[in-house]
Amino acid sequence: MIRTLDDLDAQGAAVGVRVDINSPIGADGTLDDDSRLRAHRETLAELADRGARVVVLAHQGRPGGDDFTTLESHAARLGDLLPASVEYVDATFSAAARERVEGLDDGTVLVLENTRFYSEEVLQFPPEDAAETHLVRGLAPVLDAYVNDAFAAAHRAQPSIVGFPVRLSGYAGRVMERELDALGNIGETPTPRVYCLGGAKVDDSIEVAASVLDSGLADAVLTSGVVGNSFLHVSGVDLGAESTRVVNDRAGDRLAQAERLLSEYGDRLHLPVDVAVERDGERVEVAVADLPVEEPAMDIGSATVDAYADVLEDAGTAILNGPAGVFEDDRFAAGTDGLFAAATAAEYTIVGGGDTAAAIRHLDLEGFDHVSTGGGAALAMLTGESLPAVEALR
Ligand SMILES: Nc1ncnc2c1ncn2[C@@H]1O[C@H](COP(=O)(O)OP(=O)(O)O)[C@@H](O)[C@H]1O
Ligand SMILES: O=C(OP(=O)(O)O)[C@H](O)COP(=O)(O)O
Repeated sequence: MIRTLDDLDAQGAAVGVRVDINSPIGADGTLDDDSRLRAHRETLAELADRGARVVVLAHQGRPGGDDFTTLESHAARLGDLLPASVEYVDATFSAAARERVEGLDDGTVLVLENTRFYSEEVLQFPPEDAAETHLVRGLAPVLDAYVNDAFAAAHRAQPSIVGFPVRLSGYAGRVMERELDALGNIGETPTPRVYCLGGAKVDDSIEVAASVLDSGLADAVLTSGVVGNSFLHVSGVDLGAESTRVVNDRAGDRLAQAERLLSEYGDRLHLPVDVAVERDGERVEVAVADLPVEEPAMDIGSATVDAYADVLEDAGTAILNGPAGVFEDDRFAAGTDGLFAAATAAEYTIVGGGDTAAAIRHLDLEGFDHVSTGGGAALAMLTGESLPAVEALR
């Protein structure tokens, strides 16, 4: 059983809240998209409104990445989004951070610095060891409770995610609560269950396909994006040199597993029947039977969308992860547009993945029952895996 904010006595309490506001960062180093900040408004506003002193913990990017920045612009945007006053401090667990926490007024918010500026945060630990790290030992003494609302990072057993509930009472925030409700009972969703696996994280998606086909969770898997190209490749189709290069780049060492899936589940595993390429600057659709071509396959074609729509029209649940094509280029958005629209014919639709959710916003698509804030974490749930953050709260 996991406690929620309904179980927390917030008035006057210093509450550490781990959120996931890891966002695309523009060339000027500020936020390019604030959808994850908006997702956490409910939890942060509710705690401030109930008189808590809200201390926000979050990460941005990874060491060495060009999106590895301070949380200053995140704090400024939260200040715009929240009715409560929002301060920022460029410290996380030092004396300076503790002083600022102890000086907070009830009903106000303090955003601490990027947790990943500190080396132990990018390692993974069992909760008891995470509780002994400098971050948790330094900050826990000035907190009265801990809330984890960071569903999108729940698959990371990092100190700010799994360490605090060892020392403090732990609660699920409203985002975490909603995500666990929607994704935690995938085995009880309506059947037939159709997984639409696209995008470019081919190694992860082949793992997901294996898990949901071997476990019987999936009645059908519709492949698109680089994932679809990878299955075409292992089925013996010569995609052309460029597409084959991308497949080998992205599939890692999972192509043999893709081959096994194709031979064991050929009836449930659907592959594109046509693709779209760029020729003289235009979108040109090419039947798989007419491959190879030298141009890279950038989208699924309209015949594939139609074939997949036929499967989706009888679906009980449709689970989407990964765009069908390079939707960022208007010439190659038609596959994602058509496939995602067709998926809304299902009784219940779940979307997972940062870029997948971005594609839905970009294409102005509606009608999905649950759009997850997570990618890897959502996939872990959709394949029935447990999440370290959830186990730590339990
Ligand atoms: N055929 C394709 N060739 C190259 N890239 C593709 C293709 N189809 C989709 N993509 C890319 O996949 C990316 C998103 O994939 P992924 O990161 O797996 O999604 P998510 O973040 O939702 O898990 C998009 O940026 C899109 O441009
Ligand atoms: O964006 C995230 O993951 P996602 O791309 O799987 O949605 C989370 O913030 C976790 O970030 P990480 O993958 O750097 O640990």
